[in-house]
Amino acid sequence: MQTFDLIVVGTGSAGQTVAQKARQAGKTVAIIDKLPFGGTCSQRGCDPKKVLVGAAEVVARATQMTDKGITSVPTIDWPALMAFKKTFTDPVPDNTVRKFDDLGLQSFHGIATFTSPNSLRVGQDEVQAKHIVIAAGARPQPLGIPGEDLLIDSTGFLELPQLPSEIVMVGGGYIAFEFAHIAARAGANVTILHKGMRPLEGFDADVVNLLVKAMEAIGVHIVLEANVIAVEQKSDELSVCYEQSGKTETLATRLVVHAAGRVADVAELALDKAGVDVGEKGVKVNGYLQSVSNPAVYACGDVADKGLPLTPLASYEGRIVADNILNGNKQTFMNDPVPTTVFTVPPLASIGLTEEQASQQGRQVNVLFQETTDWYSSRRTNEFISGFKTLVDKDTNQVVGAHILGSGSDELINLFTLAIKHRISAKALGDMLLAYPTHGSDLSYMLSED
Ligand SMILES: Cc1cc2nc3c(=O)[nH]c(=O)nc-3n(C[C@H](O)[C@H](O)[C@H](O)COP(=O)(O)OP(=O)(O)OC[C@H]3O[C@@H](n4cnc5c(N)ncnc54)[C@H](O)[C@@H]3O)c2cc1C
Ligand SMILES: NC(=O)c1ccc[n+]([C@@H]2O[C@H](COP(=O)([O-])OP(=O)(O)OC[C@H]3O[C@@H](n4cnc5c(N)ncnc54)[C@H](O)[C@@H]3O)[C@@H](O)[C@H]2O)c1
Repeated sequence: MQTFDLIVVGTGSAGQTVAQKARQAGKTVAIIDKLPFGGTCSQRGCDPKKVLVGAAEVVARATQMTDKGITSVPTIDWPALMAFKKTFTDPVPDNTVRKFDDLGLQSFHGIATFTSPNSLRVGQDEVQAKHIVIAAGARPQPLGIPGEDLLIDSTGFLELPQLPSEIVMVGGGYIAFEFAHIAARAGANVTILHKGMRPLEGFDADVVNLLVKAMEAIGVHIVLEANVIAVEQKSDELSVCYEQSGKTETLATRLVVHAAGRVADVAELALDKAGVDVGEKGVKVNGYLQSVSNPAVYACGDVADKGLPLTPLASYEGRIVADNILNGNKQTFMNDPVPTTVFTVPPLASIGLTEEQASQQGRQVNVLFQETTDWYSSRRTNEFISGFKTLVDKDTNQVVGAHILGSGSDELINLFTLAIKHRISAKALGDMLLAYPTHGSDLSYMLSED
């Protein structure tokens, strides 16, 4: 049995943050991962996805500008794009190991399984520590349907050697929209089968409707209230079975992608051996991100039942856990609004309350919802669908929600984040002198004058 001050399970944004901070404070630290070191965001999530989005943007821009000075639309060479993507992802594991070695972290490669409240087994190794941090991330939620093994998940999509001509996305959230957009721009016929009444449920409904129009305009077929119940192999095609309005429908396709949500990756951890409680949304933690049932254990990132499963939160939660382990429980998780973007063209960016949430909370807000297709910033690139909705508190004049569909919204949302975080009033925000013509210079027109 090897003994450390701290053991971290997971080498993603959350786990690396904790391990690095603890090691820099002089603690002996072991870090474990069952997959190549580096976690989801850099190898199987945000970063490789955004490389593919970059190519889709080139096609989108050129398509929009056809007959407006652009004479030919480039096409995506999928294998070459994948080769470019690999230049980002392939070096990650070695670079991560080198970083761990330089820091003096002891790394273990294999599946970590608890053997007691403060010990784990990894392959042949037994390790124990005063504190254990679970930063094990998330995995696609099991669908429990016949033919489940015929679906590929997001990792499989990001590694496709060739792009099939027809693709079905099961689910209508972030992954479905981002991947459908990339695939459509690369020439595939894509259908999104979503079981809910509206897609991207966490986002503002009116602005999502605009994005749906933009997706349909590029040929993405979006089917709502379609609950996928089975997938079957039929010679060289796949048949997707779904229920809609009490009827069973089928759809023939070449590839089916799991985009139906992710759950905490706790299956192999044997949390019962450690007395760590886990619920539907992950490891149950208190405000210090400490297990509610085993004080030796903390959890952060996608695996923890706190906050949204997004990269900036994984790192933020990692910093809280490191601080609490090193200095005693003082830092608590602050449920502040977090900006998020669906990386389509145009992108959908959002922070804070939707109109629905504001109304549920009984907030008195000025709501401004507008399509901006005729604004200069959309017209100059011939962007045919764009718009926004902002919510400003009537009493405090603070922005409480911003939802933007349009080029540059993924950056513009950060200005709104700054204003919300530092309580800059809508009036002061609108009065700021920002470089022109930029997407930022549209900001003052996005705030109600009431
Ligand atoms: C396709 C995709 C696109 C995304 N795009 C974005 C985006 O654009 N922006 C954004 O903010 N977020 C995005 N996300 C979400 C983001 O990737 C995650 O929120 C973030 O990576 C979570 O980091 P983490 O450290 O909690 O977990 P991870 O990075 O998943 O790390 C957990 C690690 O734990 C390991 N592990 C699990 N169980 C064990 C075990 N028993 N033993 C040993 N090791 C184990 C796993 O192998 C994994 O490497 C995306 C996610 C996906 C899937
Ligand atoms: N840009 C980003 O920040 C980004 C991008 C990708 C993923 N992510 C993260 O990854 C997580 C997972 O993404 P996701 O898109 O898989 O999940 P999601 O939760 O965003 O959406 C999944 C949707 O699939 C639907 N669904 C579930 N089962 C279904 C079925 N059998 N048939 C039809 N529809 C079904 C659900 O109703 C749900 O709305 C996200 O919550 C997000 O945190 C973030």
